Parts: sequence; C-alpha cells; structure tokens
Amino acid sequence: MGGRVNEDLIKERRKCTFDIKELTHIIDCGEENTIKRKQIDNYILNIKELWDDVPEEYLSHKERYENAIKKAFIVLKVLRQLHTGNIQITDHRTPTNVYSIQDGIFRNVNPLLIHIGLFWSTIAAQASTEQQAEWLQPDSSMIGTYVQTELGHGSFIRGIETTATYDSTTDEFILHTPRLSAYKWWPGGLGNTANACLVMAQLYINGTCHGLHIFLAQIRDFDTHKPLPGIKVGEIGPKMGFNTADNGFLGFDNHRIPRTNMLMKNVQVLRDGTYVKPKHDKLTYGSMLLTRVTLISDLAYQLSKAATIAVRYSAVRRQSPIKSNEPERQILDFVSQQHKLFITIASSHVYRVVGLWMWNSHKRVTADIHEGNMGQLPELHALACCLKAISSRDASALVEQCRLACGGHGYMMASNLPQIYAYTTAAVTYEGEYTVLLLQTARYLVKFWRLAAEHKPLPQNFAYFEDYIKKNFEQWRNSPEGIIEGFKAIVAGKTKAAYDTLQCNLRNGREFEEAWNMASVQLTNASEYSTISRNDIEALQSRYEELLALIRPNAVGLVDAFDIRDEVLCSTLGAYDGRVYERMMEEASKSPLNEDVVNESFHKYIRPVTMKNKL
Ligand SMILES: CCCCC/C=C\C/C=C\C/C=C\C=C\C(=O)SCCNC(=O)CCNC(=O)[C@H](O)C(C)(C)COP(=O)(O)OP(=O)(O)OC[C@H]1O[C@@H](n2cnc3c(N)ncnc32)[C@H](O)[C@@H]1OP(=O)(O)O
Ligand SMILES: Cc1cc2nc3c(=O)[nH]c(=O)nc-3n(C[C@H](O)[C@H](O)[C@H](O)COP(=O)(O)OP(=O)(O)OC[C@H]3O[C@@H](n4cnc5c(N)ncnc54)[C@H](O)[C@@H]3O)c2cc1C
Repeated sequence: MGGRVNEDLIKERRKCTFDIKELTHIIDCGEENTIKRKQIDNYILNIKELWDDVPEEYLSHKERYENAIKKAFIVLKVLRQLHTGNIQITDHRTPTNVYSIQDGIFRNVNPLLIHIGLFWSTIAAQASTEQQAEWLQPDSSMIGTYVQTELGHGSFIRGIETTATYDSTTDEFILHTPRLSAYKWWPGGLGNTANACLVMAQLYINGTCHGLHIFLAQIRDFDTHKPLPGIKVGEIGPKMGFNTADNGFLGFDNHRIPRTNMLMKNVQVLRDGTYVKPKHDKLTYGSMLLTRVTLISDLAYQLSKAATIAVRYSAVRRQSPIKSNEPERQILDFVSQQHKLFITIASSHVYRVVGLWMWNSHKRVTADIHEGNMGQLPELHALACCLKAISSRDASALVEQCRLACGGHGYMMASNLPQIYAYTTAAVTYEGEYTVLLLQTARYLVKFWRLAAEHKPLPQNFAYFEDYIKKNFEQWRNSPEGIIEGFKAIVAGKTKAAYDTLQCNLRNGREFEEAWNMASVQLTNASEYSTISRNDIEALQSRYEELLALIRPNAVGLVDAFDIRDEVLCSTLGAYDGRVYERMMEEASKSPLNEDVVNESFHKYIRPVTMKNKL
C-alpha cells in the first residue's frame, strides 16, 4: 500500500531522543547481525509464491494446511540453500534466523517446525556418531517429528504407555500401543506431513523395564506416503491456534524397527540385549530442556511484535480529549494506556536478555556434559523450567493486554493480535505445563533450603538463604541492587514457608509425595515475604509514573527499534506507515461476504420471512 506516513507517527519519530538503529544493533547483538538478518528477510520475503491472494482466515481447515505445506517446502528449500551457503540461520543468540520471518509467511505455524526444530536437533544431540552419519544427510527422505505425549499422559512422562520390546532373535524393537490411552496425541506435523518420527517409549529387555528411551521409526512409505502396515496415524482436528501444524495421533500395532534405531549416544542396547546405562538418568529429556531454553527468546520476540502493533496503533488512534476544550488526544497519552504497553516493551527486552543468557548457559553446560561433567545440569534444568513457565505466562498475559489496549480493532483477526495470543498461550502448556514446571524449580529450591535449615554448607548462589535465616537482609532500597535484594528476600521467604508447611505435613504423618502435594500452592505461588514497606510501595509507584512519562516520547522509537517488517507483523493496526483505517477498509474488502452485492442467502432465507406479509 502506497501513500504518506500518518502525521502523528511522523511527529512521534521526530520526538525520539535516542538512535533507533543503535538499539536495533544491540537487540541483534551487533550491526553485522542486523545486516545479515535484513539480507535473509529480503531474500525470503521476495519469494512471490510465499504470499497469499486470499487471507488465510477465509480458507477451510484443509486448505489452510495445504497452503502452509506448499510454503513450508519452499522455505525448506531456501533453508537448505542458505545452509549450503554456510549461512548460520538457527543461532538463537539473535533474531537473525528464519524462525522470525516464518511468522509472516505462515501467519501461523510452519508444519515443518518440529521437523526443523526438534527432530533434527534431537538426532544431533542424542544419536551416536554412526547414527548421525547415516540419518543427518542433507538429501534425506525423512520428514520427522517428535512424538512423546499420549492421550493419557503429557506432564507425567514416566506414565507413558507405549512400549519398545527388544527381540534378540531378530535384533529388533517391537513398538506397541497397548491401549487407547497410549495413543500418541499432539505431535506437530504428525497428522499428514511426517513420514518418520522420534518416539518416546518404555524400553523392555527380557521382561525388565528400563524406562523411557527415544527410537527412530518410519511411519509412512517414503514414495507413496501411505502409512506402513501396523501404523495408525491421523490429524487431531482444529485447535485454538497452531492450525497449520497438523498435530497428529499415532498408534503402533507391534511395529518392528531395527535395534540400531534406538538413539544411542548416551545409552546403548547391545546385540545380546545388554543394557548400557546413561551417565545421567535424564539425558533422554535433553530435547525438552533445549526447547524450553529457546522458547524464552521466541516469547520475547512475540512480545516485541505485540508491542509494536499496539504502540503504533496507540500513536495513531485519537479518542476523547483529556481537557474538555482540547482536541482529541492520541490514546498513547493516557497514562493508563502507557502502563499497559510500556511494560510489554520492557518485558520483551528482559526475556530477550535472559533468553540469550540461557542460550549461552545451555551451550556451556552441554559442552561440560560432553566431557562427562553433569554438575551444572540440575541448575540449568531448574532455571529453564522456571523461566519457560514465567516467560510464557507473562507473554500471553501481555499480548492479551496489548490486544485489549487496541479496543475493538484488536479483536479483528487482521490486527494479528488474536493469532499472536493463540500462539503465545499455547507455550504455557506445551514443552512442560506451567505449574508442573514451577514445581520442578520448587523441588530444586527446597533441596537447598533444607541444607540452609540444617546449617549445612551452601553453594554461593544460595548464600542468600543463609542471610535470610540470619536476618541479614538490609531494609528495602529503591535501586536496582535494592530490587535484587528484595527478590532474594521473596524467594527465600517463599521457599521457607513452603518448606515449613512440607515439614509440618510430614510431622503429621503424611508421606513425602502427599505432603508435597498439600504444599504445592505455596510452592508455586508468590508470597508476601518482602522487606518492602507501605511507604516504599508509594515511592515506587510515583517513580514508576515518572518513568512512564520519560518513556512516552520514545515509545514509537522503542518499537521501531525492534525492526519488524510489515510482512512479518501482518497487522492492519501496526504497519510502519500507520495508515490504520485505510488498511482496515482494504482488508474488509477481501471478505468473501462482500463479493456479491446481495448474498444468495437473502433470496433463500431472509426474503421469504421479511416479505411474507407483503407478497
Ligand atoms: C531448537 C529449536 C526449537 C524450535 C521450537 C520452537 C518453538 C516450539 C514451538 C512449538 C511447540 C511445539 C512442540 C511442542 C512439543 C512438546 O510439547 S514435546 C512434549 C513436552 N512434554 C513435556 O515437557 C513434559 C513435562 N514433563 C516432564 O518434563 C517430566 O515428566 C517431569 C520433569 C515433570 C518429571 O519427570 P520424571 O521423570 O517423573 O522425574 P522425577 O520427578 O522422577 O525426577 C525429577 C528429577 O529429574 C530431574 N529432571 C527432570 N527433567 C530434567 C531435564 N530435562 N534435565 C535434567 N534433569 C531433569 C529433576 O531435576 C529431578 O532431579 P532430582 O531428583 O531432584 O535430583
Ligand atoms: C500446541 C501444542 C503443541 C504440542 N506439540 C507437541 C509435540 O510436538 N510433541 C509432543 O509430544 N507433545 C506436544 N504437545 C503436548 C504437550 O507437551 C502437553 O500437552 C503438555 O506437556 C501438558 O501435558 P497434558 O496435556 O497432559 O496436561 P496435564 O498434565 O493433563 O495438565 C492438566 C492440569 O493438571 C495439572 N497437573 C498435572 N500434573 C500435575 C502435578 N504433578 N502437580 C500439579 N498439577 C499437575 C496441570 O498443572 C494442569 O493444570 C503439544 C501441545 C500443544 C498444546
């Protein structure tokens, strides 16, 4: 759409007091990454076949999938070209990767997301060198997915019922779905797209269960794409979002795979059925750990999209004067609106920085694990659980806040805010449900509180538990250091309260698991523990309002610095030029209900009723 940029946005950009490009480079971790990102954006976004004539909301469930799969294979081809050209596109240090552009191309989810993101990365992390050499071929026929969750079990994966039984006479595993609740249910791309999968199953050798292991299984013929004998596979139906992801179900009827199809980097089953244990019990859960870490950055990016849309719209939208004799004001001038939006910008930066830090920590800990040192794994797991849970919950709440901040127009699909919300809120559940993950972190904290309570030595990271017990916390100070101290006090107080309840339940004769369940609200909820006083809260509130006023002239600059192209934002409300009403009218004209001046239903159903007495 051509035309002038909205006057209010022009003024906002003039008001900005910092160098927008400089912030963009900081977000991208350096100017060279910004340049690379823009090159990839240009390259991919210029592929005409990736753009729709009809907005995808008007397509049927089947058409949506077919349209998405067409695009997915164009993107896959480009990915392979870029990879061959040695362009690193999957480095999550920066948004310099193809994932962010996909948001624009698919306006939803790439049906190959799990193939690209989880299938290959799990093979790379958990398959032996020989297996990798065989499976990780650039021209592989495999289109895979990650198949873990079952109809009956998602959170409690030890309860998974699919079995893989070793048959030493044929040197094969027999994959089997013993009952309805054991059907795999949810995996992305499983419904129609994948011809292979990594399946999580209980390993049985000579009648002994060795727990969960990952197996590579072909499920469809590479040539005809028909399900192999003994495989029942299909799609699970429409969802709140993710409707292009063909999430699927899968059942095995004594399906045989070679022994060498178990992922054997960390654990092995030998030809004679000997089981060689892994160095750490939970290395099999490594893919979940990695995805939880990457999700933090992804959620930061979703927040930056929502903030960009809502802030630009709020600069363009005028509604009601503040003083009665004044013209109507930009809704961005209302302090309550600033409160809704600026926190979203800030949260995006927070999770971007934390996501980057976690990504680097993951790299470091993985390198240690390769050297046989598992020492840092529990802490990384505890952090990943907590941060994935909190970032997804915050992101979905804030995206919804941005949608509401756009009033009625935020309810339109063409604003793209409903789709961003549907995408973001799914992350609260997948890759570990919110409460379940918080309880994993609580388990870690309680362990160290027990040491503190028993006056045993604590690692440096937990020294503040001891400070709390000795009442060494300083009075609240309104400064970054003071805020960190305040958070430490909250964590220590919260952990103490939960630990005390746990101990009390145990003294009352409860078994540990039951006592834990009874304390679980305290284990997950924030508590009142703080060194902050009522006066401090009032001082903080007025400081906060001062800061909102300080940010106000820079609000548009701050979201411009996210540097998200209109083709990726896909929003009538958030485009760079701010021509909101023109875009809304243009989008409305695409509705199939506007194709005929009089819809045929009028003659069939309306007219016979409204004209009845007049005929
Ligand atoms: C790379 C690019 C990626 C791109 C993708 C981007 C976006 C994603 C987009 C779309 C979504 C698509 C996919 C979604 C996929 C999925 O959802 S896959 C399925 C995910 N499922 C889950 O996350 C299940 C959650 N449940 C669990 O993880 C476990 O059941 C749970 C940890 C809750 C409990 O496990 P359990 O075996 O019962 O453990 P225990 O209670 O016996 O013991 C706990 C001890 O184990 C330690 N531990 C647990 N997990 C880990 C781990 N991952 N790593 C290391 N350690 C772990 C834990 O600390 C306990 O230790 P202690 O006993 O206290 O010492
Ligand atoms: C969009 C989407 C994509 C997905 N993609 C995949 C995929 O590609 N591959 C795959 O294998 N799976 C996938 N999943 C499945 C996903 O991983 C599971 O849905 C998720 O792990 C939650 O498990 P659940 O559905 O069994 O929830 P449940 O565990 O049944 O949770 C229901 C409620 O019970 C509570 N609860 C459960 N256990 C406890 C406990 N111990 N203590 C306290 N409360 C508890 C939860 O907090 C929640 O409130 C996907 C899911 C979605 C929504």
